[in-house]
Amino acid sequence: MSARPKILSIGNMEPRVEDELARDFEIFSTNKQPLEEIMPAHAAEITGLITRGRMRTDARLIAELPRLQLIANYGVGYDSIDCAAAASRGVVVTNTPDVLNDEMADFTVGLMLATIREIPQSDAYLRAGNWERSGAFPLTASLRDRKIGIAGLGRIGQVIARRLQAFERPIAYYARTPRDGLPYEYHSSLEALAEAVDVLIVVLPGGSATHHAVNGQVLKKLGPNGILVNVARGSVADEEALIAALRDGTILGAGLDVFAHEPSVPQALREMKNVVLTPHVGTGTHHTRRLMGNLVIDNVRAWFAGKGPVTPVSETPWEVGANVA
Ligand SMILES: O=C(O)C(=O)CO
Repeated sequence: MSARPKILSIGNMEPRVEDELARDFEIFSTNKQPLEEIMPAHAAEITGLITRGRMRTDARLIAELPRLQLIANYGVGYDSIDCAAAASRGVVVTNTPDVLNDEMADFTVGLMLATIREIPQSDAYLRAGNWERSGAFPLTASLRDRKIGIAGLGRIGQVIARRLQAFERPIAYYARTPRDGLPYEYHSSLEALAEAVDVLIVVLPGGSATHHAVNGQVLKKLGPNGILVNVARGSVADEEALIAALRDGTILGAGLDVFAHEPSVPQALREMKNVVLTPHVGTGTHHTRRLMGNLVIDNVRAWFAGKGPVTPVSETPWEVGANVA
């Protein structure tokens, strides 16, 4: 019997994915053993890596795996993987696009409404007995007088925009280039979009190109009635500038699912009343996490069956019919 390919699993992979792959592959998982123990014994033979992104797949780790062929990411965002280092070695990177678009869009709309209408705050008010003690919950902001902006009109952004059309509010967007055939107002910079809207939804990809794209200046343009909703990556917003803007009324409020140093969330944010905070749960349902896990499995199986990757990222493109390394 030929030896099963060896796969390294890092970053708290969903156990079901490892269990399914263990039928055909030998899995070495940081869920079960520290990386420092796995590497000396197995690094030379590992040909596949699966990751959930909590642990960085940097140039050093890639260099320490001389036979690595494939990095399969559990998630659409792959900013934790050094794709340039992978590409220079001929290592293919895959992610899990599309299967999570609807879930992300549902969640984003929910977070936006929860933030504007202070739904978690009013829940806490009731539970604390304040309704009986102090009377009605204070009036909140409304979506009715707002224009909504989306920063990043990729696959997820477009599904969010379609959901938002049902709310009958004007919609604008920022992307590097205008998208053909879409009925939304285009802005060529994030600042210009922020100035034009009252709700700014951020779905830009993470990574160096978008690091701190939502800076103090953008928040100033969003203005004192503005609501920021970030479901992208914590790195996309300058967290210190955001805290200052929320504190001094530069913007009205924020709904945040992502943070700069997850799972750590600044105490200053936790203490604010004008924010809704969720622990990076945009895709966190049984339904969608199953689909994401299945796509990781499909990518690994397809690759090692010699069929190439199912969903390679653009930095490591794959030509159909090319030979597997
Ligand atoms: O898919 C991603 O990039 C995520 O952040 C999952 O929640």
